[in-house]
Amino acid sequence: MAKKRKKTKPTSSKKKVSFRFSKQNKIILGSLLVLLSIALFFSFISYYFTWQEDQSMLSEFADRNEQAKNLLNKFGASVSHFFMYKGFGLASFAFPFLLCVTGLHLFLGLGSKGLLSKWVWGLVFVIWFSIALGFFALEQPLLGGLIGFEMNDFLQDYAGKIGVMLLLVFGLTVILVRLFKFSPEDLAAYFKTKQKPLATEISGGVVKDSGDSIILDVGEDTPVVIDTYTHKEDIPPLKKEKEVKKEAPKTAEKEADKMPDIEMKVEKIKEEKEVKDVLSKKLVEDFGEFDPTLELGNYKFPHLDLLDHHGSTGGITINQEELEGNKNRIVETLKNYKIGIAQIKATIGPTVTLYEIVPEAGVRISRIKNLEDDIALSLAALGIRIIAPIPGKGTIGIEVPNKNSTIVSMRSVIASSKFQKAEMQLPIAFGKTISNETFVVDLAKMPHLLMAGATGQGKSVGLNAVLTSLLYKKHPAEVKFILVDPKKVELTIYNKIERHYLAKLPDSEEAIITDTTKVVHTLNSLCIEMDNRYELLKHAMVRNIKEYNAKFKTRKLNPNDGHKFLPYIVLVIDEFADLIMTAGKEIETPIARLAQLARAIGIHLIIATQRPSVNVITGIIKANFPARIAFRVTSKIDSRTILDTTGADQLIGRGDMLFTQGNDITRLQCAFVDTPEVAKIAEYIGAQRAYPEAFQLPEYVGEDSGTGIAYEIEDRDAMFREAAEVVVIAQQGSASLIQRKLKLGYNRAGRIIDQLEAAGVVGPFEGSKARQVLVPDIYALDQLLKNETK
Ligand SMILES: Nc1ncnc2c1ncn2[C@@H]1O[C@H](COP(=O)(O)OP(=O)(O)OP(=O)(O)O)[C@@H](O)[C@H]1O
Repeated sequence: MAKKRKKTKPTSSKKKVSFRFSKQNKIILGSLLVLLSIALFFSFISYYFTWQEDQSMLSEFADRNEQAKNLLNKFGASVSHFFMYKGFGLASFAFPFLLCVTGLHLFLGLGSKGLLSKWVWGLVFVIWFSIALGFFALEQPLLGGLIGFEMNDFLQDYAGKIGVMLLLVFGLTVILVRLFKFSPEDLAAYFKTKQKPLATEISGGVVKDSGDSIILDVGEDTPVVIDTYTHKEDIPPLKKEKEVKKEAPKTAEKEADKMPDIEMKVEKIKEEKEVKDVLSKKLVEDFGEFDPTLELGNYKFPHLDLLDHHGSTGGITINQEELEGNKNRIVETLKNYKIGIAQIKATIGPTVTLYEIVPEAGVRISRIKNLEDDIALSLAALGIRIIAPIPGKGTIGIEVPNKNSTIVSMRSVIASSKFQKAEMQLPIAFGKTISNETFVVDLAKMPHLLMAGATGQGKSVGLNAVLTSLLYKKHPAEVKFILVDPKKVELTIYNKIERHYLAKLPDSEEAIITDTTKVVHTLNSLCIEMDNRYELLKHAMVRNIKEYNAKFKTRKLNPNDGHKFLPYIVLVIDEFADLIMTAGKEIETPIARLAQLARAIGIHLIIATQRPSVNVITGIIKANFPARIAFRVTSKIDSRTILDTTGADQLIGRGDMLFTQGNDITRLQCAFVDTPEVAKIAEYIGAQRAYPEAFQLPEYVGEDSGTGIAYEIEDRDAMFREAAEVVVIAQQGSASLIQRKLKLGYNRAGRIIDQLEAAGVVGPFEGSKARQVLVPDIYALDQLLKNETK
């Protein structure tokens, strides 16, 4: 095999060798051919004038004393003699033409496509033309050339004159059809167009009378003269120039008079888009932008006095002695390990003071980091955290807890201008940073939050801080909460704001969810709400809730198409570990789905847990909760589970927390809001006029409660028949229609819709759209129900 291959190799390489022009060669050859064609052209032309004089010279080609009269001298005379006299006569002009075309192809790199056919058809034309000229001008040898003459002679001997003529006609047809792509239709069209302009030119021309002849002025330069004597009888009497001009409009009027007097209405074409825009603009002009808060127009936001100062009115009191003492101890400890300090700076926060160190040149940062425990020992303090280096600062930070920490009151953060002026969708004032700045973040950007910490470290207070922030900033129309509280005691205070701020399942009594199965239903219902919202966003052609609501406010979305103002939904789950223990996957799956997809449609999750173990905060949950808060935890492992790094184990508790939104970690003192304060706020809101009911989440029929499809006929609602008729007449399968028309409750209407689906009257649930009605009219409904009972 190997041998065989070796043998075949050389032949294959030989095959590959082909004669190809390089680009430069093509240009050279191309220009040569073009110049040659020019030379031929001029010698041919010249030949017609000089051929007789140059005749004698042809035999003396080598004699340099003999000169030819041809423009290209002996070359021109000889070549022309060859082509014109001995060859094809006048038809030889095709050769310089073909050469020129070929040269240009090569020169301009146009490729050789079509060249061959040009040459073939060119030669056919040359032969035909020389025969034709030979036939008609037998006496003129230079017209047909020797070949033309001889061919004629030959053909006429066999076919006679008529035969040759017919042959020539056939040849002409072939050339016209193939070479000039001529067709009989072209010919007919050509004659038609020739006739028309002539007629219109004459009819539209201006007529002048100049004595003996009439001049039709058909154009600027070409007046046509018609002899008045010879054609007088045929031509109708023509009017003089001025008269014709004056009369022209009159005749037009007369013609218009003859037409029947019918008015024509021109329908205006309306562009849908413009109408929409115009409509929305008009609506905005007439009614102003849609105001979602209008229904509770008199709603008053809770005032600041509902919140306590918690003794923090005077700000942070600095204990100078403590500061100096800490500084000296840090410097000394580092000195003991031969680490020099170039500079030290202190920033005093509410619970911790940050000492920023700039070490002397050449000190390894890792050495300071390793001394964490030694510094803690020398300072005799809990919760020392070393940040080496502080990101973006180039210094090393040592956080030392203050002996007397200051409580950060919720009142102070709510009152801060940073929070008041925050232009965020869901602003949350968590507390204060180490440099005593109010820390405000947007929950909508997080977009979900995981809170973890050991018991008694401030989680519940943290959750209350989040909810209080939103209550102080958002109108009931703009945000709704779903509160899940398995402990049953932490969030019950919010019951009072049920009809203002809470969302719940249609059939549930309590707005605060404490039961695990209810949690599963609520989460699945929230998934349906998410899908519905995505459907609405798709129809509105927007990408997120912000754009959707903005579009809805400017009245560009029609409420009759199912569009409505969408409030943000914040789902708060306390004691998440407890839920995972009892319901596991049933909880985790919808949570993961919501966490992955709900950000764009304004559903945000806040999950709090005591036990930050990996079976509670699973990989899938962690991946979708980039924003995390860690209160104090007992072990480094727990800290790693929450934050992916240590640090939370060194916090001092009581609202001391670490916040991360992806990369850097910020130490914060959580704002403190006590239960009585929250109760006061809830009472204040609850005492105001509210919506008729809590925000309704979509109904979710769990697998355990059956799908509703298997309804027995005898189990049907008493109003089933009426409802079916309502739905069929309106051709709209919606529970709210039945609710309105038959004055039923939502739940009963929902059940009837399910029964109608089971009976085949309406189609399956289709998200935000009304169900399809499968029965066209009452007669068909009668038939359907009759057949059922048979
Ligand atoms: N930000 C804070 N500032 C001052 N003290 C705080 C702060 N947060 C919490 N505390 C104190 O810690 C106590 C326990 O807080 P909290 O009830 O929030 O803990 P928890 O983490 O929710 O505990 P559990 O998991 O047992 O419910 C509070 O009663 C309060 O005294």
